[in-house]
Amino acid sequence: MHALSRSTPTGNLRLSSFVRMRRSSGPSRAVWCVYRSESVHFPNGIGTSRADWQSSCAVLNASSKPPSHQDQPAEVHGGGADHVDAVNVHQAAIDLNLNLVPIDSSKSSSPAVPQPPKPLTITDLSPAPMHGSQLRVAYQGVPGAYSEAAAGKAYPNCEAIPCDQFEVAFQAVELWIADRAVLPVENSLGGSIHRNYDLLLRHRLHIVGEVQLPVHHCLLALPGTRMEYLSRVTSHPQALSQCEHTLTKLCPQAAREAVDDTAGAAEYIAVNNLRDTAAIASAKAAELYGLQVLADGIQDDSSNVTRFVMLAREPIIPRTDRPFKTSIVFAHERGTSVLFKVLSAFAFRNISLTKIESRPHRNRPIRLVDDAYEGTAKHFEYMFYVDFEASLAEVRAQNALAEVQEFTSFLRVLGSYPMDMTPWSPPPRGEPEI
Ligand SMILES: O=C(O)C(=O)Cc1ccccc1
Repeated sequence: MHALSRSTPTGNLRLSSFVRMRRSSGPSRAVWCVYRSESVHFPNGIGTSRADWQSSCAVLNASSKPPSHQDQPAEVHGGGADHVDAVNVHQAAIDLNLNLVPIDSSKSSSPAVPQPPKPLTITDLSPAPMHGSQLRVAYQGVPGAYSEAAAGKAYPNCEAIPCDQFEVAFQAVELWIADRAVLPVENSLGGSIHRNYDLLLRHRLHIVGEVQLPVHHCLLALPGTRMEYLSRVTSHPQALSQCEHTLTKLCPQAAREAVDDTAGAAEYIAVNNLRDTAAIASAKAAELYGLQVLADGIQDDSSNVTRFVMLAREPIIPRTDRPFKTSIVFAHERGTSVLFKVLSAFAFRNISLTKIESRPHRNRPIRLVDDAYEGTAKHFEYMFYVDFEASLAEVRAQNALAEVQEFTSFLRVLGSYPMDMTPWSPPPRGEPEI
């Protein structure tokens, strides 16, 4: 499939669909970079097996260029002496059919004849200069989505790039079309957004930050629509789940319909002039798409918070000058009390865990163990995601991971990044948060 940019009915340009990447040269030889920083010193005994960690280092190509300061991620500016010795450079040309790049028709040989989209070359995919100009941040949804608000909280004054699927947001960063992606991973009422956990493992981006966004849902409909006439309520599955009880009270007769994003649901009602349908979305979406607010603050609990992570092509250098969180993913071979051992590696070092999530191990979903007398045990295999409150720059975190590595068959650091410590209080009902 090819990526096609398309204008939504309201004229918004959004990244859609997938892109097919065909490397024109052989796979680049990747070796793991090594942090050359005093603060990130791995204790003895694991230096040789550092690559086993599938670590949070950037993958580098043997012929990669030394980084200029401009290549440093925005999150580490002012980061002091620490620096990454290598950068993530795609040497292979990408055969990509993205018609996102404006074609300069003045240069085309015969302007009257439409030119086929010019395939992007590596030189077209120049990274956004970090200094002084807007950071390009990909998010899933259309303008008015909570992910757009999260992107603005994470990177004020950024250029938010709407993508119609989470996967496209990942690809936008990998293809240098965007500099960052901001994606929801969990909600205080609806739980984990599993799709993004699976995508974090499938892609090689790094978590470089998090934002916690109080989410204030509104029930939106065309002006003049009455609650009792509603036959359908549509929104992102997370939004439907966060408003389940309130919806049952407000419009028990309406069927629930899950779509890709909240603001997209609002846009759909406006564009198709649907008088029997309401959307759960933000007050900003109401303004953007000309809908009325039938009900305000309809989440089942006022402290409805969604946690988003910020993704980049390179990791940031972990520091100890502010509260940090580290996210890892691991799998383990069969063994007794492996999970207990893994978790105790943190507990015995007084490291708090803030999240444990398990997801099917797609490469090995089930392991069968035959017993001549008892039959066949069928063990579901999982990948385990853990967030813990410590920086990878701390020796206790490095020692904990070194111990975890002994019990696991796969271990990857997804990122070590500043915790979102911004003060907030749930908005009083009736005052939209966004
Ligand atoms: O659909 C949106 O607006 C999103 O950004 C995803 C989402 C949905 C519900 C709560 C938080 C984020």
